[in-house]
Amino acid sequence: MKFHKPSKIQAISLPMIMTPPYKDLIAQAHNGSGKTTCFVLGMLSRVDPKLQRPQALCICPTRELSIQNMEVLLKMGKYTGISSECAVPIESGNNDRSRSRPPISAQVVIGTPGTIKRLMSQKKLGVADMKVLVFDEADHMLAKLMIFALCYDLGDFSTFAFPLPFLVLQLPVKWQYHIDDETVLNRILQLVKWYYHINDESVLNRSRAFEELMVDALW
Ligand SMILES: Nc1ncnc2c1ncn2[C@@H]1O[C@H](COP(=O)(O)OP(=O)(O)OP(=O)(O)O)[C@@H](O)[C@H]1O
Repeated sequence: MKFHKPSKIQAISLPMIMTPPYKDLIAQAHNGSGKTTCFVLGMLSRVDPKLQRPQALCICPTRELSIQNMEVLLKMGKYTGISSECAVPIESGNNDRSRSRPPISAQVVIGTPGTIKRLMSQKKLGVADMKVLVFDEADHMLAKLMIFALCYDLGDFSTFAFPLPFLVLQLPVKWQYHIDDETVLNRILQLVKWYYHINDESVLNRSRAFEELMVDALW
């Protein structure tokens, strides 16, 4: 692929992704700076090729982004033998077909929250062997989670219910513990504030909804 040296974001984050003890990481950089390449390499490097089960999961806010990331994964993983599957809504709209499919054995799964939630509910996507979880464009997904949190405060569950709390709930216990970490929660909160240019603390503190929902969703 004619890469001669890592970009700045790659040079900083790849060693963190690939060297144990593994840590949670939030990476933010400009478009085209090499983030996708970075987390794709990270996922490929952490998969055990001998274990034919889902081990890395990348959740993207849209179908288009999932397909685009899958193309990068196929290109970078071409000679690795690592299997992958794109879990996005199918075009015919008959998504219930997934009930009759066999469980996913692909080692890397990239997809959208709703489809991943459905596959997990139907026990078609196991998370017991997951080693890496990537939220691509996490700010977009957190925005939806925040809307959910604010609606939760207003007592309106049905209109904006978003699968993210469900997904987080299903994760292996160690991840739940990580996200419950005060520092990580604060970082996420900072990211949302930065993204929405929120200077007024009361917007988020009005109900403590965001933080409470995160904690509620986890325990
Ligand atoms: N270290 C590198 N050296 C040369 N080219 C690179 C390097 N890393 C990534 N690229 C190339 O740069 C382009 C952008 O990379 P990538 O898609 O990973 O960036 P991104 O930050 O995820 O961008 P976007 O936010 O627009 O999706 C791709 O064509 C990729 O192949």
